[in-house]
Amino acid sequence: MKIGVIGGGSIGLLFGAYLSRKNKVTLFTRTEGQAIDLKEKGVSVLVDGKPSFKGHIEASHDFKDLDRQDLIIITVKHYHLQDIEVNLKGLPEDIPLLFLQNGMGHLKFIDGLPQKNIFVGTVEHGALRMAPAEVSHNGIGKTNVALYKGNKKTLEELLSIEQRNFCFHFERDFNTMLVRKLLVNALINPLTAILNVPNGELIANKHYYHLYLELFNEIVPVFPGIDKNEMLNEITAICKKTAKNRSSMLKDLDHHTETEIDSILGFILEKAEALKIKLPITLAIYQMVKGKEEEKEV
Ligand SMILES: NC(=O)C1=CN([C@@H]2O[C@H](COP(=O)(O)OP(=O)(O)OC[C@H]3O[C@@H](n4cnc5c(N)ncnc54)[C@H](OP(=O)(O)O)[C@@H]3O)[C@@H](O)[C@H]2O)C=CC1
Ligand SMILES: CC(C)(CO)C(=O)C(=O)O
Repeated sequence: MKIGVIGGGSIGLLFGAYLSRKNKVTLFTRTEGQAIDLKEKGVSVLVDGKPSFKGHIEASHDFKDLDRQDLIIITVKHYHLQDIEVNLKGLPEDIPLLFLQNGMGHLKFIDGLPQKNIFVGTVEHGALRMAPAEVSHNGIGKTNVALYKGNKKTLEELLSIEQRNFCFHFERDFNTMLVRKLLVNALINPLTAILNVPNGELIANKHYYHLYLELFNEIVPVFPGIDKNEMLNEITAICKKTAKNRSSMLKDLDHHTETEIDSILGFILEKAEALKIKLPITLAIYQMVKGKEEEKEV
């Protein structure tokens, strides 16, 4: 199978490397330099800090041959989707697309695309780009995939790929799948980013835990289909399991990079407004993260 991966960041490199073991992968990068590096060296994957394997891939920065892929996986952040819109809109309508962004802000973008078969996914792996052609697989999880529109059959080959440390799980309902991940990120990411603490502190510090519960109780009515207790237990278990980790939003602020707040709390605030639900705590936390971005001149 010919798989195109757009974006040579942490997730793009991770997916490119693993999928290249059984498929012909081309990574579409923003810069020419990274494409040259990848073509020369392949992608080196580290697991537990040690070299694990090398993925041999093609790479291109001018998006040549994007229309020759059997599947395209999009791994740029939601705020960079506009930059590749013209490339996606120019593709044949029957090429299946798989979007792996956190949050739910990307759904509006997807609705504007002509492709007939579109999938969305949530990634439970932890990955970090160490160099243009090197990625560290820090947390081994799975990738959940659901059909957003079209025919599930177009992704069956990808779903059948089983590899140690890298597997796919098909979810029947894209909305529930994305909302559950959204709630995890809505609780952990903004609070850890503002408070400048690792994930576990949200549970360990009784004052932060109080704030965490207040935020959860305010947001959860926006998603009536979600089992409240089960969801809270799931998020709390993730805080404990990743207690020492700094969330991706906190890392973004550390690195003076734009955060995904608009696709996470911004999306929830928009949805609440449409339902005429007021979310004062969520709005305050959203503004604080936006303020941090401004302070850090991201
Ligand atoms: N990393 C992780 O462990 C996890 C990430 N996710 C989600 O996956 C998504 C991607 O995350 P991640 O990989 O960490 O982010 P990164 O910032 O590491 O990667 C995004 C990549 O997109 C590239 N890009 C931006 N614009 C373009 C463009 N016009 N053409 C081609 N490439 C472009 C960037 O290129 P350049 O480097 O040149 O700027 C960058 O390499 C996010 O939504 C994130 O929340 C979900 C779960 C875990
Ligand atoms: C699950 C969590 C919160 C782990 O840190 C994450 O996905 C992130 O940091 O974006």
